[in-house]
Amino acid sequence: MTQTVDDGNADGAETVRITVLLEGGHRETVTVSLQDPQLEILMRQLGAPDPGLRLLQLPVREGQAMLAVRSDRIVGVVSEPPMHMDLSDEPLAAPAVEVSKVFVKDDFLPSEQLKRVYAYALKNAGRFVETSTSSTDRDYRQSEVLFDFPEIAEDIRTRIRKLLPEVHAALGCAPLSSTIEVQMTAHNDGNYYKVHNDNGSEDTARRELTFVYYFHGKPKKFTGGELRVFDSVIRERRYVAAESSQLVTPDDNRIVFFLSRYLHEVQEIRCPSHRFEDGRFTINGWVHQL
Ligand SMILES: O=C(O)CCC(=O)C(=O)O
Ligand SMILES: [Fe+2]
Repeated sequence: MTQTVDDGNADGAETVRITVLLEGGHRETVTVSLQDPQLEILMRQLGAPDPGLRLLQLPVREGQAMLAVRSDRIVGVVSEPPMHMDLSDEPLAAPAVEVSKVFVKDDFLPSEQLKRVYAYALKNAGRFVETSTSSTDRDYRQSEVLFDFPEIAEDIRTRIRKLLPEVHAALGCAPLSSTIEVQMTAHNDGNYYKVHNDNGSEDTARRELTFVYYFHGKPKKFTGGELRVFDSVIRERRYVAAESSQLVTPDDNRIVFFLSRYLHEVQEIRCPSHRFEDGRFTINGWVHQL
């Protein structure tokens, strides 16, 4: 990247006055050094609709005030003296890929409690109901869910709360509220859950963190059912799935956590016996924002 100033700066002061035109018709004038990396971010934002979002902090009003603005809220700049920045040395349009962080912990439950949870699922097989999603597409998700299992749910919540400081540190997210939704699911032959996020509707917007605890009978009688978590790119101010992703195998007694906004899917399960007890089971849910 190179920039040239057509005029001025004869005194050797490598600065330029920039009037930043903001969304909503606002404007602020800043004097910035030509070496200031924020100048390049500002100019790149104008050329490429989708770079990674940045917070710009620019001193304005002779240094008496600070303009803090998200880089995508800038619609134009006027420079004095006229400045031309050559940004052609790098492709403009490739959006930054945010690599998803997934926290995985094995041996989540003591073995006695794991046995109890599996036995509970089998005993309550008749209370599981078909899942639905907020999507109108009937083919979006196939599995069965149990919403009410107080004998197990409170113990799971307590264990999750204990683990949260470690999860926060690993995922780099802020402290979360103590509200934890839980459900139990069963996936059998041919079941799946297509690409979705967990907090995209008004009802689910408070979900910050998704967790999934996996268990199954032994020996394992199904294949597939991996969880795929996609990396993200921002397009038109929304997170969408990048081409890259990571796969998590639904190992017995494993729990995973990830941000609910990540796009993810459950790959199709093969369970030749079709028997409920041979399926892929989870206790999954969401930790809410404060
Ligand atoms: O079962 C899984 O691995 C993930 C389930 C899921 O994505 C959900 O219930 O929202
Ligand atoms: Fe999900």
